[in-house]
Amino acid sequence: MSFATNVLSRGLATTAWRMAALNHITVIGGGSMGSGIAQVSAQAGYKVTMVDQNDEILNKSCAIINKSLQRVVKKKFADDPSKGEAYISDIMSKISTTTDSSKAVSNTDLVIEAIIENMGIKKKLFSELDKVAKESTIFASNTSSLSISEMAKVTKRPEKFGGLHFFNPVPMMKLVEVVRTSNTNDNTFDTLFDYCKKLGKVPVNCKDTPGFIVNRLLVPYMMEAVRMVERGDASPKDIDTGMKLGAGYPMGPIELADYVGLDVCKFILDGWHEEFPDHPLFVPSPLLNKFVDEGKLGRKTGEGFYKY
Ligand SMILES: CCCCCCCC(=O)CC(=O)SCCNC(=O)CCNC(=O)[C@H](O)C(C)(C)COP(=O)(O)OP(=O)(O)OC[C@H]1O[C@@H](n2cnc3c(N)ncnc32)[C@H](O)[C@@H]1OP(=O)(O)O
Ligand SMILES: NC(=O)C1=CN([C@@H]2O[C@H](COP(=O)(O)OP(=O)(O)OC[C@H]3O[C@@H](n4cnc5c(N)ncnc54)[C@H](O)[C@@H]3O)[C@@H](O)[C@H]2O)C=CC1
Repeated sequence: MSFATNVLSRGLATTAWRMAALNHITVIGGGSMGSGIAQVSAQAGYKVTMVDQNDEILNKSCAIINKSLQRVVKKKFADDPSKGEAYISDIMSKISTTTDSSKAVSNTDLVIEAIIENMGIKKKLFSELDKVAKESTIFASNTSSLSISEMAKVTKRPEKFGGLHFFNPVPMMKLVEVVRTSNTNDNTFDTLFDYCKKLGKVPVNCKDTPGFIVNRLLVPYMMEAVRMVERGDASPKDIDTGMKLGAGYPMGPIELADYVGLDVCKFILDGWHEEFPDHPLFVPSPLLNKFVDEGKLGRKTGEGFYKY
């Protein structure tokens, strides 16, 4: 073996030693984010189980994935559209669904949680999963705003716990924030980082601070846009046009709030208000509350700031 090959193979061996092999992934929550995470994982060749509360929701999750894959194959097989259906069947065959999270995680390598943005509910889930998952299984949360360390505390595997914060729509957005707590070990972090690369994403290293990198900046920006509407300073359309044409964003902040889901926006804001009650940025928004009370959650319900 030449010196170069020797060094290279030792380097690879060291890296491989620091990473766990991932074959099967369980995604808990099949909403906007969970369905996207399941889809891109299956596209990267992983076997995936998607868990949600009932079969009706899971059928919708599969329909979202199917619709997204239709858009993917339009580009991927532009020269030979006949290959598209076979590709979609192959990806769909890698995704199974269940309402039984305990059964799903009993033999999985990585659990990615993408349920409602509520610390109490997330903790309850992780504490239950911790009892049934293999000792080697890595846990990750896709939370937008909550503390990963706080969630990890309810498990006996804080060293195998990290954050994997994907962006919406998952099949299109390249970034994943990989969140490392003070307890996350190298093996877990490297495994999560490598998994993101295998998905074709660009992972960035984040500390477990509120909002990580992107939402630390995005939440104040989006909330100031909502407050402008509340004050009557500008219309949603003018704010969105302003930020698209004046600042080069692909979507304006109000369109983006509708796209993210107004319930998700409210949960993030309320969570931070509870944690930082004196911070004026996180004071509850009467307008956001009104939309959520009326079931106008944005694009996913057909109406929010805009009608779809
Ligand atoms: C108050 C506090 C709140 C804080 C909230 C924080 C929430 C979080 O924790 C973090 C987040 O995720 S924040 C959201 C981040 N996402 C964004 O900023 C998206 C911004 N929008 C875009 O990039 C484009 O409009 C976008 C890519 C979405 C769509 O592009 P266009 O506008 O050009 O529209 P299209 O022409 O329809 O699409 C362009 C190409 O993309 C393909 N596509 C879109 N959606 C897809 C999907 N779901 N699956 C597969 N393909 C998809 C579409 O087919 C099209 O392809 P081409 O025809 O080849 O161009
Ligand atoms: N919507 C967005 O743009 C983004 C959201 N996130 C985060 O991802 C997570 C999920 O958000 P979305 O997908 O938008 O929400 P969503 O409301 O679209 O989906 C959540 C899903 O979780 C299911 N669920 C709730 N409790 C459950 C439980 N105990 N077991 C199994 N399934 C359960 C619900 O039935 C629902 O289908 C949240 O933590 C959110 O903050 C992160 C990045 C972007």
